[in-house]
Amino acid sequence: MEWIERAPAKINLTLDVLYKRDDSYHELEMVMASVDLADHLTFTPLEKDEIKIYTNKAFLPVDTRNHVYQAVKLLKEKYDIHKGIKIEIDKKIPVAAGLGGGSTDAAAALRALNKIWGLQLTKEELIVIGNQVGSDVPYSIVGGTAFVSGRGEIVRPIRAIPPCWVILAKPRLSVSTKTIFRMLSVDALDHPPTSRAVETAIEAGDYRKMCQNVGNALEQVTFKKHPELIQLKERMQKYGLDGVTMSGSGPTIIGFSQNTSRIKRAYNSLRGFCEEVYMVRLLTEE
Ligand SMILES: C[C@@](CO)(OP(=O)(O)O)[C@H](O)COP(=O)(O)OP(=O)(O)OC[C@H]1O[C@@H](n2ccc(N)nc2=O)[C@H](O)[C@@H]1O
Ligand SMILES: Nc1ncnc2c1ncn2[C@@H]1O[C@H](COP(=O)(O)OP(=O)(O)O)[C@@H](O)[C@H]1O
Repeated sequence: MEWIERAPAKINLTLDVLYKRDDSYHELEMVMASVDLADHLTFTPLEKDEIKIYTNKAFLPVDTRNHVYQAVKLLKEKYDIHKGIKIEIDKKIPVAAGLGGGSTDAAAALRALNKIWGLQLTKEELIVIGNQVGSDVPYSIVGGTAFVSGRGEIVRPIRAIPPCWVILAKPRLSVSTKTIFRMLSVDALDHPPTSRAVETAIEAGDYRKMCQNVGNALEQVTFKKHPELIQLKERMQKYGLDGVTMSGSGPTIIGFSQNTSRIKRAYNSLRGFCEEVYMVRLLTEE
């Protein structure tokens, strides 16, 4: 028996850093959404009690460093499961891009194995395990449009975003989330928090207000390290995209539009300038 689970990428419409915590993580507020760019995970039960991971990206680890491996191991330990599983990860989401690829794969594994092994765990129970793998995994277990806070473990679904296209532009550089947070000085931030304003706009179905308020505190750090991102963002604004901001710790820059011909023009122009460009829809539209 084979089981296939989709693992969608996430985007950050906002990322506000409130303060640095005593455990050295940062207290965040974010509005996040899932898009229809997804990895596919194929699960096959094994006779032997082992976790075997394969992926189409040769540079990705398939051992204990893989987020999927970590999630499955924690699940097996916590619920005393002595079954083997082969997981083939077909990666479509760019790696280390600010699109939460590893986290969504881990969440997909938890969702799928909950069904395959008949565990009947609740979302809340899966979130407890996901949170041990990474701060983005709890959101990925829930998915859709959500207001996310704490370290990333408090996930509150909100109304779906008004229908629109999203462009994801990922230049040829990878960003380490750990490095960006390490370089961040919360006192030097000049980014006013906008997550509440974006939530209010989405709840009101106000696409324009939503776009006016997208933003990301980490741009200040990632743009300093990679100044070419400033030009990419400006270019996307010049193409008439409505709200342009960085996703996660970067480097992917995202932009919105409700105008199909404008988004197609922006997509075609950006392809000559940027390594990877995707034109996607949100997974939960009104
Ligand atoms: C920044 C965000 C926004 O969605 O996304 P990405 O850029 O990874 O997509 C996430 O918070 C990333 O989540 P995730 O990638 O799971 O992070 P983790 O593995 O838990 O942490 C990586 C490192 O980031 C820092 N970190 C992460 C989350 C947080 N609230 N405060 C932090 O300071 C910590 O230094 C930690 O060592
Ligand atoms: N299944 C996975 N998919 C992608 N990256 C993974 C996975 N497992 C572990 N990683 C590691 O996680 C790091 C961050 O990758 P990713 O989750 O794509 O970043 P981001 O959340 O910034 O988009 C990479 O260095 C990668 O080696």
